[in-house]
Amino acid sequence: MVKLKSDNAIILKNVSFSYNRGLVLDRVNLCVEKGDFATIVGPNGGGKTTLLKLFLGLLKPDTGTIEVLGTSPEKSRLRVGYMPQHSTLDMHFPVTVMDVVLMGRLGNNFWGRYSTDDRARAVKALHEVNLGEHTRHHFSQLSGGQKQRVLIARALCSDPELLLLDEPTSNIDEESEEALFTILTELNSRMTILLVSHDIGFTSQVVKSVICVNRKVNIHPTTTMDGTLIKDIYGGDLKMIRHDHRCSEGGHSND
Ligand SMILES: Nc1ncnc2c1ncn2[C@@H]1O[C@H](COP(=O)(O)OP(=O)(O)OP(=O)(O)O)[C@@H](O)[C@H]1O
Repeated sequence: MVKLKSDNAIILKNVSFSYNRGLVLDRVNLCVEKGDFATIVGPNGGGKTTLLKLFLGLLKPDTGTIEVLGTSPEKSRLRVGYMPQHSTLDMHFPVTVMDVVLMGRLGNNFWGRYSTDDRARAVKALHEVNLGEHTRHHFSQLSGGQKQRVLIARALCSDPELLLLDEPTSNIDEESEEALFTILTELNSRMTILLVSHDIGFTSQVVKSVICVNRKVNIHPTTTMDGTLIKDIYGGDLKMIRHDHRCSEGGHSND
């Protein structure tokens, strides 16, 4: 019998994780469909970054299984683009935009030297984030929004099927955020995107699903506006998203 290819980018089955003391993620089951554009939301310390690191294979679950792009997180790593929350890059270090983006090719680069193909991919990635004119500029001279886009280009450089972004909208103004989401919406036509965000407001505009993380994990389609979900996650009233009837069937509990 022919084995059908999975339509899921990520599958977690009964995954629990703790650093040392106390569970951070508790028996998580999650399916993210290929082609989804999902935001990961939840309170501080709820486990969002931990979840991304599990997808990347940087952390291993205590129990349960994780499948990313049909295989283990370790095997899929080169097919996943990642922009970490706090870049380890010293923002004042004298590197050019091109140098930063080329770092995204390091995993593909056995000999430690960049090839013509690496450079062509870096230029293409910079064009995709509308920074094609800035290849020779110093990274430290760019605006906050431009720096975020360079870091996204670095994640795009390996031509990923799955793009994971940890708070790409932190420290950027509203205009830069809008530009960023226009770019991400375009990229979503060819890759699955998961993005950690504290800004719930934009999610109903461009995002297809919301993954709520607070020790437990629930995924919801975004449709119209309602406060219940946000109260559930944050315990307070913020800007809202509403989930459709699929959610009320499944419920949204943290028990
Ligand atoms: N390396 C680590 N060692 C020990 N505990 C950690 C480590 N990293 C995170 N934690 C703890 O695990 C919990 C979840 O952290 P995580 O960074 O995943 O949360 P988060 O939802 O991304 O938070 P934030 O919104 O503040 O970025 C927190 O209580 C945090 O203190």
